[in-house]
Amino acid sequence: MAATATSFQALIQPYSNYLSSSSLFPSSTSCIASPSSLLKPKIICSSSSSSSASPLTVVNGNVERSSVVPDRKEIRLGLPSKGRMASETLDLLKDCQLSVRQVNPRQYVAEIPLLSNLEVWFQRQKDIVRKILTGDLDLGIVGLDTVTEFGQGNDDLILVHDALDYGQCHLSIAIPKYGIFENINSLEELARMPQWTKEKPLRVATGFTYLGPKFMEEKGLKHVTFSTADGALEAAPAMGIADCILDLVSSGTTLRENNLKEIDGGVVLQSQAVLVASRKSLIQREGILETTHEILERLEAHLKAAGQFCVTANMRGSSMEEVAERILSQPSLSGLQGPTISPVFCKRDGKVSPDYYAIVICVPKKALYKSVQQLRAIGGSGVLVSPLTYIFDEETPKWRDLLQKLGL
Ligand SMILES: Nc1ncnc2c1ncn2[C@@H]1O[C@H](COP(=O)(O)OP(=O)(O)OP(=O)(O)O)[C@@H](O)[C@H]1O
Ligand SMILES: O=P(O)(O)OC[C@H]1O[C@H](OP(=O)(O)OP(=O)(O)O)[C@H](O)[C@@H]1O
Ligand SMILES: [Mg+2]
Repeated sequence: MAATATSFQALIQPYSNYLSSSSLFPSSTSCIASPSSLLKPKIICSSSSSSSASPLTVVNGNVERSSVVPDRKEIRLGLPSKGRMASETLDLLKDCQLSVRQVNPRQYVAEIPLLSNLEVWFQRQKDIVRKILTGDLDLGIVGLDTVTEFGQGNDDLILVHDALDYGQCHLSIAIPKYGIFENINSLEELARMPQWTKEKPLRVATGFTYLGPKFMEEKGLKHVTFSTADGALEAAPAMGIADCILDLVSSGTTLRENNLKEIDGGVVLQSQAVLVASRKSLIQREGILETTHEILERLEAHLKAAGQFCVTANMRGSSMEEVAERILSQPSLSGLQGPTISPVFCKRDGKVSPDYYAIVICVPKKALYKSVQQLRAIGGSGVLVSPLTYIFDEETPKWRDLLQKLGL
C-alpha cells in the first residue's frame, strides 16, 4: 500500500480499504470512513429535549441519519442558491415547463406550481448533498464533483440523471510550467520526481480534501501532503505554499493566467450538473417516485429535443415510397426513426390527387446546414426549421435504470 508522508498519513492508512475502490458509489462504503471527515473533530452533542434521545454525531458537517426518512408530507428538492450553477438550473427547469416560483431572491423556499407536493429549497451546493444525506432534502441538482466530494461514496445517494448538460468542468491536477516542473507532463513523471521524500512530500493545495487523498492513494503516489483553501488556489504554487493544485477547470484560463499546466493522467473526475436523490426517500416517501418520474421524463425529453431541430419541406414525387427512398439515400436525413411523409392533395382537372409530399424529419442542430443542402439536392423546397420542446421516448431509459438501482 502506498504511504503518504504527511499529516494525512496516519489518517489514510487505517482507511485504505475504503479508499481503494475505483467506483464513485461503491455499495458498501460508509461516508464516515474518510480522511476529510477525520480532519475535523467529531462533535458529539446530546439532545437537550429528551434525556433518552440518542446523541447526534456530526461528521464533517454531515449528520448521520437514521434508516427512516423524516416524517413530512412534502417532497423537498434542493437547488443551488448562488454561483454559476444557480441561474442555469432555473433556466433548465423553465425549459422543462417546471418554472420555479420564488417570491423574492432572499427567500430560500419556493415552489414549482406544476408539482403540487414539492418544495424547492435554495441551498449552497455542498449543503444540498449534506442535507440529502441527513434526509432534510430528498432530491437535488448539483455538480457531480460536489456529489462525489461531499457524498463520499455514501450508498444512499443515487444519480437519477447524470448528465444535465451544463456546469461542465473537470477536477484536475495542475503543476507549474516553470522550474523543476518544466519537463514534467504526466502524473507518472510527477510521481517519479526524486524531490518528494518522507521529510519533504509533494504539497497539493485543494478544496477537495476527500477526493484528493483518495485519488493520490489510488494512483500509488507516495509522499503527498494536502493543504486547503476556499478559493484562488491557483496562486498557491507561485506563493510557495504548494507545489501543485487540484481544482476544477473549465476553460483553462485561470491555469494559463497563473502559469500552470495540466498533466496526462491528472484528471480525477469529469463533472456536470446532475439530479441526485436519497435512496431511502425514493423508497419510503409517499409520492416521490411519481414526482421523480415526471421530473426525469421532462428533463430527458427536453435534453433530447435541445440538440435537434424539426425540419419540414415539400418534395415532388411519384409516391410516398419513392420520396422516402430519395430521402433515405442522404446520410443526414434519416431523422429519429425515419422521415414522416404525408401527401399534399390538389384538385386538377376535377380530380383530387397527391401533387407533392410534405416531409418532416428531426435533424441534429450541428448537422442542420448539411441537411438543408441534402434536401435541396434531392428536390426539396420550402424548408421550414423550428425548435423542438420535447422528444418523449417510448420508455425513459434513465427511469428503467433508476428502478433497477432501487431494486424495484
Ligand atoms: N470553472 C469552474 N470552476 C468551478 N466550478 C465550476 C466550473 N465550471 C462549472 N463548475 C461547477 O460549478 C460548481 C461551483 O459553483 P460555484 O463556484 O458557484 O459554487 P461554489 O463557489 O463552490 O459554492 P460555495 O460558495 O457554496 O462554496 C462546481 O461544483 C462545478 O460543479
Ligand atoms: O478553467 P476556468 O474557466 O478558468 O475556471 C476555473 C476556475 O474557476 C473556479 O474558480 P471560481 O471562479 O469559482 O473562483 P474561486 O477560485 O474563488 O473558487 C475554479 O476554482 C478555478 O479557479
Ligand atoms: Mg478557483
